[in-house]
Amino acid sequence: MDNPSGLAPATDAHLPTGLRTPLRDDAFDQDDEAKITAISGHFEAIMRELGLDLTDDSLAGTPRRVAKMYVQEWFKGLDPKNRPEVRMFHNRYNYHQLLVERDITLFSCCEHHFVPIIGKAHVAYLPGANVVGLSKLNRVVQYYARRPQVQERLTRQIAEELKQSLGTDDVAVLIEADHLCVMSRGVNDTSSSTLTSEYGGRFATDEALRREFLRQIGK
Ligand SMILES: Nc1nc2c(ncn2[C@@H]2O[C@H](COP(=O)(O)OP(=O)(O)OP(=O)(O)O)[C@@H](O)[C@H]2O)c(=O)[nH]1
Ligand SMILES: [Zn+2]
Repeated sequence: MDNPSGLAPATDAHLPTGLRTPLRDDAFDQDDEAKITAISGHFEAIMRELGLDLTDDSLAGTPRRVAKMYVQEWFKGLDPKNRPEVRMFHNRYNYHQLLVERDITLFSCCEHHFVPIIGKAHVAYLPGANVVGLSKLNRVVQYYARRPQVQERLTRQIAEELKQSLGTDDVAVLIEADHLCVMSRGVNDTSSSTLTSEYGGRFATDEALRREFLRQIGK
C-alpha cells in the first residue's frame, strides 16, 4: 500500500470512528523494546506493592515476562504493523455458495479487567468474483482479538474488516466466548457464556441464509 508520508498507518483508520479501538495519537512512537522495558518497570512496581520479594529467583523475571507477553502476544493486535494482508484469488471455479470458517480459536482480553476472554469465532461470506485464502479469515479474527476488548466491538470490527477486504457486505460473524472476569471474580459464574453476532448484506435480509449459517455452525 502506498504510504507517501512514511509514517506508520494509524490503527483502525480504515474503520468507522465508533469501531476504532481507543488509542492515543502517539501510541506507536516507542518501539516494542522500549514499551517492554517501560511496562516491565510498571509491573515490577505492582508486584512490590503486593508485597512480593522480587529477589526470589522465580519472581525476578516476571515483570519482563509479563511485559513481553503484553506487547508481543496478548496486545499485538493494537499495532497496525501486525494487521494481516488479506490475499484474494480469482474465483474461476464460480463458487458462489455459503463459505463458513467455523470454530476459529479466539483468545482476547477484557478491557475492563485485563483478564482473558476465551471462545470461538465463526465467520461466513458469499464469494463473488474473488475468494479469500482461508487462513486469512483466522488471521483477521486473531488481529482484532489480540487487544483489550469488549465482545461487541470485536464482533463488529471483524465483520467490518472482512467486508472491506473481501469487497462484499455479505458477511456473517458469530462469537461465543467465556469472560474470565465473569467466571473468576465479581458474580463468579462459571456456566454462562456470551454470544454476539453481526450480519451484513444478504445475511441481514435473507433469513434462510442466516439459518443455514447457524445450522452449519451447530446453532
Ligand atoms: N458489554 C460488555 N460488558 C463486558 C464485557 N466484558 C466484561 N464486561 C462487563 O463490564 C462491566 C464493568 O462493570 P463495572 O460495574 O464497572 O465493573 P465491576 O464492578 O467489576 O462489575 P462486576 O463484574 O459486576 O463486579 C461488568 O459488568 C463486566 O461483566 C464485554 O465484552 N461486553
Ligand atoms: Zn471483564
